[in-house]
Amino acid sequence: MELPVSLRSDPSAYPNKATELSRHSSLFCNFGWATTMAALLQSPPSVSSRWTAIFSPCRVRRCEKLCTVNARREDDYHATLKALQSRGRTPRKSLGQHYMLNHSINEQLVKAAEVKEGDVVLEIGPGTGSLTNALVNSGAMVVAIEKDPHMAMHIGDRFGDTGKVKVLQEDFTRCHIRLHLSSLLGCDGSTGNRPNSTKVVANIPFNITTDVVKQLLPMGDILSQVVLLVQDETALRLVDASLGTSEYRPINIFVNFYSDAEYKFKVPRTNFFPQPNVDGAVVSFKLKQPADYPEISSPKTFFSMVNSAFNGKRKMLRRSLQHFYASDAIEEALSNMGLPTTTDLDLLQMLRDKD
Ligand SMILES: C[S@@+](CC[C@H](N)C(=O)[O-])C[C@H]1O[C@@H](n2cnc3c(N)ncnc32)[C@H](O)[C@@H]1O
Repeated sequence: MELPVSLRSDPSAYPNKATELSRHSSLFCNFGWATTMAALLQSPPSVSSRWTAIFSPCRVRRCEKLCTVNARREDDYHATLKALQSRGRTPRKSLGQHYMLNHSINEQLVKAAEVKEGDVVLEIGPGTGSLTNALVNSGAMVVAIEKDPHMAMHIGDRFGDTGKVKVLQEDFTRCHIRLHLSSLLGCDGSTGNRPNSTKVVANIPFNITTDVVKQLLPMGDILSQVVLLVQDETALRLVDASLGTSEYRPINIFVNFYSDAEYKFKVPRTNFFPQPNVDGAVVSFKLKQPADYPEISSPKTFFSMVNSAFNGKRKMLRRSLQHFYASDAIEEALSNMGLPTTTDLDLLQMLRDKD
């Protein structure tokens, strides 16, 4: 498929607000471009020596009690219960604590992210550490962010002596993840040379999925891939929704703008303890680097515009977008695109479907 003109042209070729707006609008109504924009990933610098310093034992948060759980043991039902009992814990619904009982699913998560020796992996919500264990076994250095202080301490105890896991006891939705990662990696993304070996692999609480996706996907300057176990229905909504259907939402434009997303496999609810009321699924997002994002003047303005247009789906775009541009600029933009001034989002979708 050929890229839309808006993605091929030099930005300096857009002389005024109306053409700039046409560019936004055509980006907005094009959905096929996302899959055609294969991000050219740059060769990773060798990270191993940097990580030796970061993960040296003195940087790992130590807990008073020494490791009581064997890091190599499989995390089945009994091991999970034992780990929880050793901390006097029962799973908390408010923390989305549905622990993975099937080690082969953890291994498939690691495989989906193509984790290799020396990769740095951010894990959100390590819990009892079953996925952490699979990541460590694959040779990764793990930065684990856990909100529950008891489970954070458990991870510190379980993996402290490996020197391969750094635990941060924090709420992911409130922590400044970009700052954490940039300081750990010793980069700020400004060089454009992200290490392709920095990834996110996590079985997250289903209720923070949108927060996680919104925070991580724009981090293509630091991260190469994000692999998440989320609710099956959410996975399908994020990855499979197509334009012209009621499932197509601003989040789909967001996902396609920043990544190439793929639904990997379904995870039946029977694999979790306690069993949730829904099935899970694994989704992979290959992050685009900033240089590969569609050309727009400001992502913030672009996504505000997208949200406004979706909020007034049956309103004429001229009305929905009046907070961003003057009516005549919007009309000119629509006419530049060969569309009537009465166009609304449904009409754009219909036209797109006809193409
Ligand atoms: C679905 S469980 C997964 C546990 C483990 N990774 C596994 O696969 O068994 C989610 C984990 O995320 C933790 N958690 C919940 N909310 C969190 C948040 N906002 N930030 C970080 N961790 C969180 C929970 O305490 C729990 O350990």
